[in-house]
Amino acid sequence: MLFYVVLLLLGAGAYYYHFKTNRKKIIERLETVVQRRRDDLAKNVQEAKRIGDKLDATRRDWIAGLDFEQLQGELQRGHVSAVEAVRTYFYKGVLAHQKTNAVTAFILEAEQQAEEMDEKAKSPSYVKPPMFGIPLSLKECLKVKGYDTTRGFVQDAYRPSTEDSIQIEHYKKLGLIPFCQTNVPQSLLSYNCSNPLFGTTTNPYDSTRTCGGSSGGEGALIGAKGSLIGIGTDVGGSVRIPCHFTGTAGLKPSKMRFAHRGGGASVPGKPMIDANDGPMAQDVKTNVEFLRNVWGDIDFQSDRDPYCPPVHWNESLYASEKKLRVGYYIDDGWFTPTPALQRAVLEAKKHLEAAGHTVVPFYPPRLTEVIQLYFRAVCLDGGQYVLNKLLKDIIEPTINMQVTLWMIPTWVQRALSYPISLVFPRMGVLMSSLTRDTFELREAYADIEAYREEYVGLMMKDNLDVILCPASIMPAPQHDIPSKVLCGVSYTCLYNLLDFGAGVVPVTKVSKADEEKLINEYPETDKWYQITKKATIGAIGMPIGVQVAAPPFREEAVLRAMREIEIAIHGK
Ligand SMILES: CCCCCCCC/C=C\CCCCCCCC(=O)NCC(=O)O
Repeated sequence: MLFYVVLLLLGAGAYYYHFKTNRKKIIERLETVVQRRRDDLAKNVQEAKRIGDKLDATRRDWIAGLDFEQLQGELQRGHVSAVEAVRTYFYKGVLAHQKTNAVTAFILEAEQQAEEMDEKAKSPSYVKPPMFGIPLSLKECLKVKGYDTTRGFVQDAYRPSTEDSIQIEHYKKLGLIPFCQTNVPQSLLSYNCSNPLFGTTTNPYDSTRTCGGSSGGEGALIGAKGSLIGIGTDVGGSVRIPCHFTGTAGLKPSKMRFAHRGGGASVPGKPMIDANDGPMAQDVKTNVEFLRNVWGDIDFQSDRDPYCPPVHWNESLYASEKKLRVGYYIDDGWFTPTPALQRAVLEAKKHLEAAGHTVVPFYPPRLTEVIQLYFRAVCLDGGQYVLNKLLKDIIEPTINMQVTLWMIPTWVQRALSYPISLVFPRMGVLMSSLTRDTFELREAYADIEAYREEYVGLMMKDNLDVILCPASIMPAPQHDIPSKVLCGVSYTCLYNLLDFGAGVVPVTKVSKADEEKLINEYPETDKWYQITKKATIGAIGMPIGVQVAAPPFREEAVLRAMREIEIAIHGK
C-alpha cells in the first residue's frame, strides 16, 4: 500500500514539475511577443497621432464637436470630407487611448480609404452611402483584414485575419470607415477589461475602476468621446455592461439579426448562448440611425450568409403611436443590485409613464435555475476549451477566479457544492452548475427551451411589449472585482439565455443618498454581497444605466423605449 502511495506522490510530483517547467518556457517565449506587440502599438499610436495632427486644429476641434447626426449631415452635404472625419477621430481616439488604454490598433489604412471615398464623391453621378465617411471603432475580436483578433491571448498575436467578416464588409459598403480596434479581457469571458498582451483598459470616469467587458475598450473609447459609434459582442452582457459602466448606450440584438459568417467568438460551438454583435454609441439616437441603415439593407448580409434571415428594420414598430406595456423589476431574486441601480429603473419607469406608457411589475421566474443553465450552456465542455488555451498563454491575473474554477474537475466541484452551499448557498449553486456529461447537457438545453416558452408566455399573458430592469448589480467596480463576483451577470445573461434583444441607456449617476442607502441597507449576507458593497463605496458620480429587453425580432420596440427614456432625460 505504502509503495503505491509513494508511487502516486512521485508521479504527481513529476507531473507538477513538468507542468511548471513547461509553463515557464511558454511564458518566457510569450513575454518577448508582448514586448514586441506593445512596441508596435506605441509606434502605431504615434502614426495615428501624426495623421490626426495633419488637420488644422481649429477645423479639427469644430468637427470633433459634432455629434453623429451632425457629422453625418456635414459629410453628406460635402461640408466635411471623409479624410477630415478620419483625421479628427484619429486625434480624438489617441486622446481617449492615452486616458484609458482602450485601443489595440489604429487601422491606418482608414486614411487611404477615406481619400478614395472623397475622390469617388467628386463625380456628380456618385451617390453617397448613408453613413459616408463616419469613423467606426471595432472590438478587437471582430475580423478585419490584416489585423489580429487575439481576444487577449498572446499566442494569437501576429496572426492577422485574411478577410473582413461579412458585417465589416457591410459597414464599409454603407460608408463607415473602421479606424481602430479596441481592447478586451483575455478570453472575452469576463466583464472587466484586462489582458497580458495589451494591459488594462480603465474607466474614463475613474481609472481605478473598470470600463467593463468584454467590449470594454469600446465602452472606454466611446465614453471618453474617442469614437461616435462602435461594435461590440455580447454572450453574457459584454455590450450592455460596458455601456452601463461608462455612461454609453448600446444594443445586443437577438442572434439571427446579424450574419455570423466570418465572425469570431469567445468559445465556438455553444449553440444556445451564441455571441451577438451589437452597436455602442454615446446615445440611443446614434444606435437607432446606425441600425436603421444596417437592417434597412440587411439583404447584403442575408445574401452572403443564408443563416441570417432578411429581417428588415421595422420602422412601424419603432415609430408606432400605440403606447407600450412595460413589465419592470428592480430585483431579480438572485442578486439585489446596489441602490443607484434600483433608483435608475424607478426613474426610467416614471419617464415612460409620463410619456403615456403603462408600466407594471414583472417577476422573472427562477433566476437561480437560470444562472445554472447559463453557466452550463456557456461552459458546455466544463470550460476545457478556454482552459486549454489559457494554459498555453500568460494568464491574466484579474481572471484568476474563472481559471481556478475551470481547473477543478467537475465531479469535485459537484462533490464540494453541497457542503459549500450550507455556508454560502449561492456559491453552491455556481459549483453545481457545470455539466458532467452529455445527458445533463441535453437536459440543460431542453430546460432552456422550456424556460424561453415560459418567459414569453408570461409576457404574452400580460400583453407586455418590453421589460425594464437593472443593467447590472453595481456601478463600475475596481478591475479585479468582476472575476470575484462572476454571478453578477444575472441581469444581462438572462437575455442571452432567452436570446432577446436587449439594450442599455444611461439614466443617472450614483448620488450621495445612494451611498448612504448602500451603507445602511445593502445586504451583507454572503461574500459576494460584501464584495459588491465594498466595491460600490466611493462610486459617487459613476454612470448608471437601465436595461430594456424584448423577444427576438422586436429590437425596434426596445430602441423605442430606450429612446423615449433618453428624450425624457435630455429633452432631445
Ligand atoms: C464552479 C463553476 C465554474 C463556473 C466558471 C464560470 C467561468 C466564467 C464563465 C463565464 C463568465 C460569464 C461572464 C460573462 C461576462 C460577459 C461575457 C461576454 O458577453 N462576452 C462576449 C463574447 O464572448 O463575445
